[in-house]
Amino acid sequence: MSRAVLSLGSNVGDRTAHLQTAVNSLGRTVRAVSSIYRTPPWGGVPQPDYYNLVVIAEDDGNDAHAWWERCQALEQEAGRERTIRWGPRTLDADVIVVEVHGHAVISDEPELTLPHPRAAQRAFVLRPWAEIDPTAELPGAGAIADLLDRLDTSGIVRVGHVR
Ligand SMILES: Nc1ncnc2c1ncn2[C@@H]1O[C@H](COP(=O)(O)OP(=O)(O)OP(=O)(O)O)[C@@H](O)[C@H]1O
Ligand SMILES: Nc1nc2c(c(=O)[nH]1)N=C(CO)CN2
Repeated sequence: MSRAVLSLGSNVGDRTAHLQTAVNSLGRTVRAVSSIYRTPPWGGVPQPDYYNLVVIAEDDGNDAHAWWERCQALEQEAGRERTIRWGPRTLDADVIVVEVHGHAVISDEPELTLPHPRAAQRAFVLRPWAEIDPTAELPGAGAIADLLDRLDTSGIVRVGHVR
């Protein structure tokens, strides 16, 4: 049994539709979906605001890599083209944390680093995650509520929900 926290973001095209399609594709694995938040672009590249949400998903397998493959498939389904790092995209799907049988997977592989190495600095991840799991911990970094207290969340606005 594995449980994953996934971050989905879009800032090209119909942002809500891209998020909706991705959540639909995750199908029966989905256990919780946050609201959609409009978030200022993180990373210094000038670009439109993103729509972001966080999904908690579970399946019977024990393979953290399978969550990464699912995220890659979601990005491909959205027609994502790789251009600039931290630049605009139809869909950004990141694996934030994976737990197998209740234990966090730690990985420093470049292809799948876990927990996601930049999650603690990203209010666009922590804000939606805190909505659906307020007492969550980011392994190695602490309680997400405490991490969020240290970040600027002033530009983050809840704009809706997927169906
Ligand atoms: N936890 C993870 N979730 C998703 N991708 C990861 C993770 N760890 C490593 N990667 C790798 O990061 C590579 C770059 O991913 P991507 O192009 O989505 O980067 P990015 O979204 O611009 O930046 P960031 O990695 O900071 O979110 C991917 O090829 C992927 O294999
Ligand atoms: N607010 C926000 N900023 C980002 C996002 C994202 O999903 N939301 N994804 C990025 C891709 O690396 C870069 N910057």
